[in-house]
Amino acid sequence: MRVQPDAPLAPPVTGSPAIRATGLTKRYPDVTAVDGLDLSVAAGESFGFLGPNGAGKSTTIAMLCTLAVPTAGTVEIDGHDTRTDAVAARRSIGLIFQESTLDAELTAAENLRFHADLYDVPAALVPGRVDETLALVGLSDARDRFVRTFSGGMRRRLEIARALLHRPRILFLDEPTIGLDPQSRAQVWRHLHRIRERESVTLFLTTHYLDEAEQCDRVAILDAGRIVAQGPPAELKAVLGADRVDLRTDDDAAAARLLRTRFGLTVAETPGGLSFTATDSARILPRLFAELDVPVYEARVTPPTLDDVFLHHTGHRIRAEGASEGPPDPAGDDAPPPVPAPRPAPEVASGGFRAELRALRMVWRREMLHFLRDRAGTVLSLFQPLLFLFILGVGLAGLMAGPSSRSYQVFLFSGALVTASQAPALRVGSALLWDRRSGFLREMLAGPVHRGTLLLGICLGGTTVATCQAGLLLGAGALIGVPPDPGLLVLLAAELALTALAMTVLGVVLAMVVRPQTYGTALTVLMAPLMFLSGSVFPLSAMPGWMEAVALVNPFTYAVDAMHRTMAVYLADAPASLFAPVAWGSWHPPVVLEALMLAGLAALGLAWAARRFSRLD
Ligand SMILES: Nc1ncnc2c1ncn2[C@@H]1O[C@H](COP(=O)(O)OP(=O)(O)OP(=O)(O)O)[C@@H](O)[C@H]1O
Repeated sequence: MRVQPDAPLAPPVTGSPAIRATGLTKRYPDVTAVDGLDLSVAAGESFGFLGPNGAGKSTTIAMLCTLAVPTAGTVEIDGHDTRTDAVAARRSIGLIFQESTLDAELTAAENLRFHADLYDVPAALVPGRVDETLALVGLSDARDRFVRTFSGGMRRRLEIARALLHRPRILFLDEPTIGLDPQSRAQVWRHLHRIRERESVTLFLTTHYLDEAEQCDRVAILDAGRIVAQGPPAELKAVLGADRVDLRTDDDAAAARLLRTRFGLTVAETPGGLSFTATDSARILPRLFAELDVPVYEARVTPPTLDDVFLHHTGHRIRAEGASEGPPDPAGDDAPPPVPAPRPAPEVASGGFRAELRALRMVWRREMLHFLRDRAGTVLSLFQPLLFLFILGVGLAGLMAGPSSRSYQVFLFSGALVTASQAPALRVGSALLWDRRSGFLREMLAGPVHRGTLLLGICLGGTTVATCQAGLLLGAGALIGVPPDPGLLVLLAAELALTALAMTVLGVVLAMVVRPQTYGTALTVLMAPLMFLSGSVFPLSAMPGWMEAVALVNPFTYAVDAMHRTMAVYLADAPASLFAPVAWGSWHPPVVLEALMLAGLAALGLAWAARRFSRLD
């Protein structure tokens, strides 16, 4: 497979290390998770961050990747200060989180294409990149399967493929093999080794598996937020001194005598054979095999482990339950296909306004994909406005003095449209909470685009979905006497879109302030008065004075009023008792002003939500 070069991008600052952290600190109210950490990782190095649960590994990686704001200290990625140039820093980074951050409702290839758009990989290169990275992790056959059908190991491999898609200079892996069985762990590591062979990528990984840390060029051992030792694993262990050598021989007593007299070793005779320590076991063992006159059946050298180093520095052990020792098995059942020829050095994407626009379109498209695939949700969401229109319309019409039940149903049509857009628009807020919980939001937040762009894409996606869904109801208007005039339908659709935007933003704002479990209840409590006091069920003129005053500060009153007034123009006999326009004293605010008010409110809500969004950890 031939690899085409990308457009060149933001280069690293000359001579700077791939990662540099100085005095990095993160304090939470109850704990200092990271405490004044200094580290420097050279380009092309593999650096392991080893520590027990709660040592501060994930918090450190989150700060290095710009996903958490340090309480103190600085981080430079490829020479870019993450406080002042987070977007450029993110462009150099590929990230594999501890928890899965894939969109389970998209296919493997769709997840990769989403990522390619987010990182502005040149469009012409995307199909090749998708094929190539899927092949690299042995997932070519699963490219069109939904990720929800993937095993844990497959998800991990897909995340590795995704993290490499934009050719990052630095790959961060937060516990890349946690929760995987030994075979999947071995597979993941085999892929990581291949990647290192092929690309001059810097690896920074956190782990509490000793064997994984052993495979790094350098290791930092972390305990309670502080680095207690740092260096190549062999050097860290060397400071502890000797290896332990265990021997099984034909005649242990004779062998022990010879070892003492000829080699000057202090030998212990154990039930399993002989045991001694040696600082230079690599030199002694060949001599011992050649010169010991007693046949040796078995010789085992146990070098000091990083766990011993940890014990030496902290007084306690790191070893986690379930952590396997020894290097991960390099063999596996489903070995990936042969690796393509080596590629040029990694490149990065160009960024700028075009990249922001592309990311916005991609987020919007994801909302549309989810909508198009959720046919049951689309059909179910139409029930509520239909019930509103026909049951409420027929039931309440009899109580209305004066206007016919037909006129009342036409009056209710605006409310039905707003109700139809309500469920899909507000679903965006819960989808955002769901993305946060499922981890996918982190994939978006780590991308090299402004977070406001992402939020705008999400809101525009929700608006489009809500308008399309409520638009399905527009056709039903003719059944109850709404004139099927194309001009009217276009105007109603435009007003509907604006209302859907305001509603979507409302859902997003709510999602920023309430906990996920409260969102549904908060919506129900909020939407009931907003709908009943909007003039959609009964006109404002039928309300007592205080209620009308409340309705006048409800933004959806103006959405409904704009639609009523638009319809009234096209109706030959719109009863004034139902279709009387909203009045501020004796003045009727024009429809254009009503539309501008809705748009302004949506813009304000969006700006506020974007601010909150940009501070999300
Ligand atoms: N958002 C947060 N709010 C409060 N405390 C936090 C938060 N995130 C992490 N902590 C605390 O900071 C400390 C370090 O957590 P961190 O997740 O970085 O450790 P870790 O080394 O990655 O652990 P593990 O191996 O279990 O993932 C822990 O005491 C944790 O409870």
